Amino acid sequence: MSILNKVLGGIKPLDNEAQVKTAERLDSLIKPIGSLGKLESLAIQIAGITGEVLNKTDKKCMVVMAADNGVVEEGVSSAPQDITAIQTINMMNGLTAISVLSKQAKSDLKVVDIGICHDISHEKLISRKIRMGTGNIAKGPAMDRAEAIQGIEVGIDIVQDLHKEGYNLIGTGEMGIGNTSTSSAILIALTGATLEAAVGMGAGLSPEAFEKKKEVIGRAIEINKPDKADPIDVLAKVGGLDIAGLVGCFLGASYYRIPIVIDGVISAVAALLAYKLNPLTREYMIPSHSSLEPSYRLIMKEMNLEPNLYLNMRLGEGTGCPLMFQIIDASMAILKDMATFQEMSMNNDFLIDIR
Ligand SMILES: Cc1cc2ncn([C@H]3O[C@H](COP(=O)(O)O)[C@@H](O)[C@H]3O)c2cc1C
Ligand SMILES: O=C(O)c1cccnc1
Repeated sequence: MSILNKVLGGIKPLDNEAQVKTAERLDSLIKPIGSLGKLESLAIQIAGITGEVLNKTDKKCMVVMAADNGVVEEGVSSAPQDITAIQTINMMNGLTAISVLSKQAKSDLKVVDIGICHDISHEKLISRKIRMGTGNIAKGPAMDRAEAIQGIEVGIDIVQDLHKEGYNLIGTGEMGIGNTSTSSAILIALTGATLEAAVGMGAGLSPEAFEKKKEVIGRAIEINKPDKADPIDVLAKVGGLDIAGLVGCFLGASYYRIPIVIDGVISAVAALLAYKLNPLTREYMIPSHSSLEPSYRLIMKEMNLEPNLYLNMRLGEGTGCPLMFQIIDASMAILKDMATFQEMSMNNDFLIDIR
């Protein structure tokens, strides 16, 4: 059996008993019932993921998948393709937004070259290049089906390593000029969303270039005819290797029962593909911020998920995740360290459950 099929078939539902026990503990803490809102639902979700009431999220890792996208030759991005390689190196040198925010959140950062169209080397780089960038989706498929599966399996493999190393919280990031175009194309292919609703300005575009971007994405759908019922076909035809790697991260985290945080649109589209491959994966995902890219809200709606942070961010790289890590840490601390009514010899019968 292929690794992908093994993982898809091995994802189990959350542990209901651990969730019930966690909810009971939360209700026993010295506070009105339900009053810590999402700090409570996060604790319940993470208990369901690990099967334990009390959990540590002290070993965190951001995984950044970096790859190039052939569609940039159509002029859909404000930045030249070389920025993918340059910014990937900057990440490992601690200079980018994701480097700074990861460090601040006490998270490790692992950067994977899964398809950058330059040969780069760095002592910190995880080299898992599948090909030197994808094909231009406005002219043909991004990659073939075997490459898409290979990309997903790279993500699974990285998470397997993280699991072995004892990581207990994962965040998903990417670097790939042009990947807001591939993300929009995937979303349209999967959901039938309109170009108007699903295409945004990405890293920034002139009004003329924005019109061109919509036309190019429309052409990519028309030419490739991705099969909505087959998420891997969609990924191979109009996606990218960065997204493939992230799909693998979501599948791997669900398989190994590690909570995994979603960043902006690219990470969210990868989450959506994983969800379409196996809907149970959604239970393992934790959204972070609400990206300003318009497609973000459509993706969340499709998965019935709600972002936790509203920060007017639209960068990508994974930047929402380390911010969310800190909220998750707060949730773990509440569950572990707050006193119970019983410990305080107080009576909580007067509390009305208004959840
Ligand atoms: C300097 C720079 C740093 C970035 N860091 C993340 N992105 C973000 O922008 C890219 C997607 O936008 P588009 O589809 O418009 O090319 C991705 O690399 C994403 O991570 C960046 C973009 C730039 C220019
Ligand atoms: O929200 C994102 O993920 C995003 C937005 C613009 C450009 N790159 C990424």
